[in-house]
Amino acid sequence: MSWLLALDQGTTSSRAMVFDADGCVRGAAQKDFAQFFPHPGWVEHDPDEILASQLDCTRAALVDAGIAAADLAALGITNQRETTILWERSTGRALAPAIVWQDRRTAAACDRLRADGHADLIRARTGLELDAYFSATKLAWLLDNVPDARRRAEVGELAFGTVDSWLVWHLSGGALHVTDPGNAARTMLFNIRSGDWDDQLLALFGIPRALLPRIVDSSGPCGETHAEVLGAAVPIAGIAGDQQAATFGQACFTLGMAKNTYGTGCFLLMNTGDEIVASTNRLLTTVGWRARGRTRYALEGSIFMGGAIVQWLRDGLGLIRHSAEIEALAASVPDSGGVVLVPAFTGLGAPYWDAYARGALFGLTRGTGAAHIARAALEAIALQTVDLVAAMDRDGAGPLKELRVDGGAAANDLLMQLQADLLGVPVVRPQMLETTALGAAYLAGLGVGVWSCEDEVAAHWRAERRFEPAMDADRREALIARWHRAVGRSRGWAEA
Ligand SMILES: Nc1ncnc2c1ncn2[C@@H]1O[C@H](COP(=O)(O)OP(=O)(O)O)[C@@H](O)[C@H]1O
Ligand SMILES: O=P(O)(O)OC[C@H](O)CO
Repeated sequence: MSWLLALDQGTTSSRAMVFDADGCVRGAAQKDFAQFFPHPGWVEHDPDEILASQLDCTRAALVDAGIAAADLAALGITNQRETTILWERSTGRALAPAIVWQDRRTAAACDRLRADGHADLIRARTGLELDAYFSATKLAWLLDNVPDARRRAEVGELAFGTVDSWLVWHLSGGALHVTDPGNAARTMLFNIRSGDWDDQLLALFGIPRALLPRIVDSSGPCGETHAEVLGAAVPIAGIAGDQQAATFGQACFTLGMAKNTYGTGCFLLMNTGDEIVASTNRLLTTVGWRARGRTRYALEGSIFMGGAIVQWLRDGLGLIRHSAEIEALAASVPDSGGVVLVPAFTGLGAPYWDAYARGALFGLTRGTGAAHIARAALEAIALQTVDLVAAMDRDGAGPLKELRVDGGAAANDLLMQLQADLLGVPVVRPQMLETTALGAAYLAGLGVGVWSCEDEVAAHWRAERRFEPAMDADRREALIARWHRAVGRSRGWAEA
């Protein structure tokens, strides 16, 4: 029997899953970890806690599967992307908290770069919008604010990595400092055309090359774990950012196939094959994965607040006790009663890229109740996704035939029906919702020959439920127009 282990290091929890050669889960474990919000707009994680929680649940998943590390054919790593960690090579010690992808502390630095006319060069080389979301300005901030960091970086004493690099470094006992092109493509330091770090961008952001990891294929062995970490040396054969891994796990292998993951944020990726599609509608052009030296690209729409809106209703407002309760509450009313929630809590991502937009509730009346707000929250998740698909259409990447969905909030039937209704496109939910971990396992398994080709893993994919659009076009258009009016009014709110 061939066993594969996936390490899935997400924004709010670390998970690990053991898969068999049929792509079925044979063991799993999960551990939440702390979120730190030290200032408005800042979001941090403790790199040691990321590592410890990931190692704890990795060991627990092996126990759950009843196997030992020595039984594994390989492991794959998938991770929250962009989150930036700086550590000391000699000790492996992180020098500062991880700056999380949601953190907006470098919004003003991005404004300065934009005012100096660098946005077009950055978009042309990286496929990204100049925004605090990506790693480059976060890393520059660390070099400017951690004592002595810049000098030490220049003489090669320090290492930078996104979470994949941090985990591989520690899994390998400090032997490997690597990342894959998909993760590298989210740093804003990687040239998606040359497939390498870009010297002009490194100079622009003031990043010494000595800090950077080596870029390896997303699929294929790049080294192995140190025997003491998991109890045996295990080939590390898959590395991918979580959204890229979910695209792979959803078997979106052919041109035009797309998935949307409804986790903390929502991330819609469409496979554009071998082609780099430059968006003119403020989507991101990104690397999907690289296998045997061949790169697949994707168009991505990134939304910062997806399931996190539901968390806010639960933890911030106390309207529900568990995330799943939002469905019954929202279903208790036929519509939102005119309420629109714009979830710009950390600014707006694609296609608006407005770091200064802030959350807003419009249309409140004396008749507004918790259920209307709950329904408006679900509509907001779906309407943000509508904006992404519309931008993809305008980029000529569509039309979307169906949308494959996954992530925690994709379990919500009402949300999925609203999504199909508001898109006017069928939404298809697979039986296996843990597509991120599955994608990491697929990349690793293909890398060591457990599977021979993408078609073989695509054959595992099974639909659980298909949501057909049922809303009439007039109503859909009216809801979308109302949403756009509300978004317009939330923009620029926090402008300094
Ligand atoms: N039934 C549900 N309806 C709506 N949102 C949900 C539901 N269940 C979970 N969520 C939301 O999904 C998110 C968790 O999804 P998950 O894929 O685990 O996220 P991540 O990988 O970003 O940590 C949380 O924000 C949670 O509020
Ligand atoms: O941890 P998730 O699933 O919310 O994903 C985070 C993304 O990778 C951020 O770009």
